Amino acid sequence: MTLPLKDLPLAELAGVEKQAFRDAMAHLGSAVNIITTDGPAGRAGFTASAVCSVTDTPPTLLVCLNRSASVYPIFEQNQVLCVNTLSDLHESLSNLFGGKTPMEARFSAAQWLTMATGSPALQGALTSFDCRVSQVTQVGTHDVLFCEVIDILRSDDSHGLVYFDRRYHPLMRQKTSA
Ligand SMILES: NC(=O)C1=CN([C@@H]2O[C@H](COP(=O)(O)OP(=O)(O)OC[C@H]3O[C@@H](n4cnc5c(N)ncnc54)[C@H](O)[C@@H]3O)[C@@H](O)[C@H]2O)C=CC1
Ligand SMILES: Cc1cc2nc3c(=O)[nH]c(=O)nc-3n(C[C@H](O)[C@H](O)[C@H](O)COP(=O)(O)O)c2cc1C
Repeated sequence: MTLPLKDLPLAELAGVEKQAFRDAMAHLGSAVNIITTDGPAGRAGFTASAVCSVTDTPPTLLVCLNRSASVYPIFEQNQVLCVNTLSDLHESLSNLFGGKTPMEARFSAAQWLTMATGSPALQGALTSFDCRVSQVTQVGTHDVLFCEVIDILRSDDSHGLVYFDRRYHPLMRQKTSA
């Protein structure tokens, strides 16, 4: 007898291997962001594709941060961050912030402004969302940071950058006809 899916014990449903999950996730194109912070614990930043809009009332994003990342204790203490969405010109910067590069080398490769929370905003980013962390939930290896947006900087001319199939792809704006 075959049981309907809803009646199967959880152990039999939890059959997806980590590598199969990652291979499937590589098929989801996503924006690329550098998440920065500054405060009592110091300055830090990392590359993140796990960023999502949650609600516009109050304006809230979520950011997923692996607790094993070197930057984790710094974000945990500062409780503020800036989500800098990258343009097509930022591929090498994304790699710097996504690797094992020392923090000073990451930041010295670009120009930064200071937002109201004290978090660095990347000059030339498509968008910078200045945020206070309003809530944190732990799921598996990651913390899900819910981030209330308190200020925004936008550049309406730059092209986008998409991470898809483990590579970066430029995303061109359509020219509006006159
Ligand atoms: N959410 C995350 O923590 C992500 C971490 N990464 C890390 O960046 C490096 C390069 O990544 P790829 O070249 O794309 O190769 P990959 O094969 O490690 O990852 C493929 C896809 O799986 C997902 N993924 C990877 N690691 C994950 C994790 N620990 N938790 C949840 N989802 C994860 C992402 O969507 C990623 O694009 C790897 O070390 C990877 O772990 C990359 C993307 C997202
Ligand atoms: C394209 C890309 C996307 C990434 N997305 C995330 C993410 O959403 N969350 C996360 O915790 N790490 C993500 N990472 C990995 C972090 O950027 C990396 O662990 C971080 O730079 C810390 O590295 P460190 O421990 O060497 O300092 C991503 C890496 C790349 C290259």
